[in-house]
Amino acid sequence: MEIVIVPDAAAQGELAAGAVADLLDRKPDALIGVATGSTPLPVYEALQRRRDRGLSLDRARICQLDEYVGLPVGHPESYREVVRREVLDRLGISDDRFMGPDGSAEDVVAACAAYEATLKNAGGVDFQLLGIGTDGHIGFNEPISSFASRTRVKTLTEQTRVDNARFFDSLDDVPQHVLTQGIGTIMEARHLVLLATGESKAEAVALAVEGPLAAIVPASVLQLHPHATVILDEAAASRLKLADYYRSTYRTKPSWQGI
Ligand SMILES: N[C@@H]1[C@@H](O)[C@H](O)[C@@H](COP(=O)(O)O)O[C@@H]1O
Repeated sequence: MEIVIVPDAAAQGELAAGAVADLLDRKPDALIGVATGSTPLPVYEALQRRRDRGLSLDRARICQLDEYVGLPVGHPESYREVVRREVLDRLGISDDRFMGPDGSAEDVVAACAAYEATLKNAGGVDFQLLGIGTDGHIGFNEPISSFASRTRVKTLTEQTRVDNARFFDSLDDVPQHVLTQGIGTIMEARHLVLLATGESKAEAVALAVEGPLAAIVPASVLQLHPHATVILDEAAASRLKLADYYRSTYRTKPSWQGI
């Protein structure tokens, strides 16, 4: 795992967007897994700026990490709509190059299996952006999710519902159930890039990066991934014991290596 500590969210966005741009250079039809929430927005903004300067996303494909169950089709806070707004529209990517699980399906179990098959048929995810919940979740894999899990239905913790209530009119409007790529599914992506900003994420980050591998902290599974990058601002990195080591490692890294 590589830990990169940057001054702020804008720098975080630039670094992650640069990695996506390098990937698209090598593989123009790369499948890029995007995350929702506030943290990854600077990445999409930075990609938009790169596109304005000539980055081609003409063949790039986008896939979704997770989704609420039961929101009506077209609900502005369904993750499908969030991704449409924040990623597809912004980057000029058409619907035929987008894949996501159907949280409004009558048979959500079948929708999960269908999404697993879609990702497999697409050749797997090349680059997966991740945020982290204050309880250490990735996607919507809440604490004690199996590290072997596949896309399935999960129940949100109260803490996650409270954290996400800001996107809804009230806490009661936040769905109890979600669909999420499983931890096993996420771990098959070729490069995982987890972003965290702010003091509210510092504890979850410290547990995930420097704590024991444990299902109670789902993000700790990144310790097992052969290519995982964690990009933090100073506040999110504030509880890391080895922060100075991570800083000097990154500072002295050959520039050709990228993240
Ligand atoms: N399912 C999403 C996660 O994928 C995201 O990482 C998390 C953190 O969101 P934020 O970046 O807004 O803190 O929110 C939601 O729970």
